[in-house]
Amino acid sequence: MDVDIGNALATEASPGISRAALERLDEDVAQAHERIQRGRANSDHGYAALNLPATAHPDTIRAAVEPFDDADHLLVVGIGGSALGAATLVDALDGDLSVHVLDNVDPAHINDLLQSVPLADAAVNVVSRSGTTAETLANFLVVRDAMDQAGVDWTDRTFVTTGDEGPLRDLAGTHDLPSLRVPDDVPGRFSVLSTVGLAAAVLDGHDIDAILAGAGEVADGLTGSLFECPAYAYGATTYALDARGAAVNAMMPYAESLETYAEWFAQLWAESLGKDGLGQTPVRTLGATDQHSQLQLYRAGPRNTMVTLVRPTERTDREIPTTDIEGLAYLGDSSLGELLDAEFAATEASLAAAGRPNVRVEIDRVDERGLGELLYGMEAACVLAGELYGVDTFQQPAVEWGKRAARGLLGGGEFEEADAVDAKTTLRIE
Ligand SMILES: O=P(O)(O)OC[C@H]1O[C@H](O)[C@H](O)[C@@H](O)[C@@H]1O
Repeated sequence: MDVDIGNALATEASPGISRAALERLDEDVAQAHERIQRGRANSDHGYAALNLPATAHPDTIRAAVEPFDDADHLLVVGIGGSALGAATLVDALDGDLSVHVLDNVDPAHINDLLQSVPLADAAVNVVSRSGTTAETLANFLVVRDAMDQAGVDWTDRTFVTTGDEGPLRDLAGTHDLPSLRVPDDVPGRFSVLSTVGLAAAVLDGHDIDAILAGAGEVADGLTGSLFECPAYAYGATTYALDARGAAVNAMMPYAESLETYAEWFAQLWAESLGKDGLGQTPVRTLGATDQHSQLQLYRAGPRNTMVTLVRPTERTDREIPTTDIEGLAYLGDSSLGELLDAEFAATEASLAAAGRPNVRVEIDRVDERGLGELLYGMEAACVLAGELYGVDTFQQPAVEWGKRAARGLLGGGEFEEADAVDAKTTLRIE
């Protein structure tokens, strides 16, 4: 993964960071790196995620999913960090299966899905670190019931990825389901390179060793200087831009297959850094499509946004047929890939021309190795940014509040947070 921060410099953009400020920030990066390395050495909560390239057990994952290699469909039942990693990998890579990620409890969507998937040909991976997340368990109960009704033995088609304890672990024990362990001290949003994200990738036919090798290369390249380490360059630059007013980070991959990656990044960035009144708002966007819907704002709206432009330097291509239609002949001399790359360069230049900060992130290809680099690189960037902000990167107390309130509303226990729902101020206009 390479990162180019030239268009984030104060000479090019406002907000921007001066070279002198970058040099000063690099001293903080060095100290943050030491804390990160210490956390990794002790496998401390959260920091342990940065060790996954070496500590994930690909053979264990392969063995656990082997009984399901006859499946044509995979239902991943999870939410947040227990869904987005798997979704990112299977959406980015050309796979063998139809993978459906059930990460919402919209009944209309679930009804449609369960009617369209031949459940006898499906494997089900229920994923929850805590084993208690209401949406995940509710969806699982619905899927299990649908399988019963379709005459499919759900216990033959289901495997579980969860922690050592909790309702899901108990369920796996009771029904003797194959199970994978969520590694200790790896928060959901940092779990893509573990059992949580990789099981779906194996079933979908992907080389998880290559994913881990790509991640490992970035891990080996973490040094105490942002000038030597692309992941830290990204984390430090985004932090510095935010401190100077870029409160929004528009993540804009120029590859359709990376659309879900932007969603994964949004959770990583928002849940990790959004605390104590700090953090940078991630926006999911897609090149070239959103040039024609959002770019106007990023180039001419408030100076509160940086754009992260991501692209593979090599991609599958397709020629544009030649045409004699007047005014369109120039298209026939090129390809869709050339057009997309031209759009990328044009957007980057147009933002720079308007003095709007942007950062370029490149991987060689959207393949297993490239994804490993990108995902690990962004995790390392996020951990570094968390150190620079001084927030507790690996907790999400604000999310837990809502979970308790919802549970209380459904009668799942006494939670004072549920009372706040009744206390809502109303000013209804009808
Ligand atoms: O894996 P689970 O315990 O089911 O948690 C799933 C998700 O739930 C929460 O809402 C957290 O904010 C997320 O960080 C987590 O990834």
